[in-house]
Amino acid sequence: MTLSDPILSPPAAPDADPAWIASHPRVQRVPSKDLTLFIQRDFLSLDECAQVIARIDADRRPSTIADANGDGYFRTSETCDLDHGDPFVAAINARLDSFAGIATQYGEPIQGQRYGVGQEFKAHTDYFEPKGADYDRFCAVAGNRTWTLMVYLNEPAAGGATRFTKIGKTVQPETGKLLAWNNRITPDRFNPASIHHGMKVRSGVKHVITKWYRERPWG
Ligand SMILES: O=C(O)CCC(=O)C(=O)O
Ligand SMILES: [Fe+2]
Repeated sequence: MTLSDPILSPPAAPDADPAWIASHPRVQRVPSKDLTLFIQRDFLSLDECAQVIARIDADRRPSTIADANGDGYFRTSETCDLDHGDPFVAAINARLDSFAGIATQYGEPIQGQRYGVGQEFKAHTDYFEPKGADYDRFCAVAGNRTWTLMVYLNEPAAGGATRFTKIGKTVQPETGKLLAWNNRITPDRFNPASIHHGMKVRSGVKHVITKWYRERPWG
């Protein structure tokens, strides 16, 4: 960047523009014709990750899933809703919004997840099945989930990768690394190729944050 470069202000649109995301420094697009998936290392610093982990560990509860499928071991992690009244959390939220170029009101509050040894989130999509039993309960107001942003806050000693099963891509947890993907193909078609599996942690502990955007304002 030079002094004559224009300072771009982030878009604040209802949906992300992949060209905006691709324009960020150090962003890599995963080659796939079926899924728009980006990776950026060091989105958060080591110190920021440690501060988020402390907040997750102070306030976690067993994770749940929508459209319960009878498998009590489908998602065995713990979850925490981060407090957006906390200026540190609000600042990270604003950085996620600018990365995506999506207006703040379309975002759900950031969630934290913690996986101990043996814990996982089996293969799922982040969007809700439009014909699923729980669709209205989760989507009546804000609509379905559009984009997912996720940041690894640490590196478990073994296991804990995120595997995109349909496109055959496995992403290894690295402290501060961000993933961003589009859960839709077009505004009215969700993308089954976004299916992914938060694989079992084999040794150590894994923390991530997840940020989901909706079709309509969340609040
Ligand atoms: O932990 C992971 O690797 C994936 C998490 C995830 O898919 C989710 O929280 O929806
Ligand atoms: Fe997910």
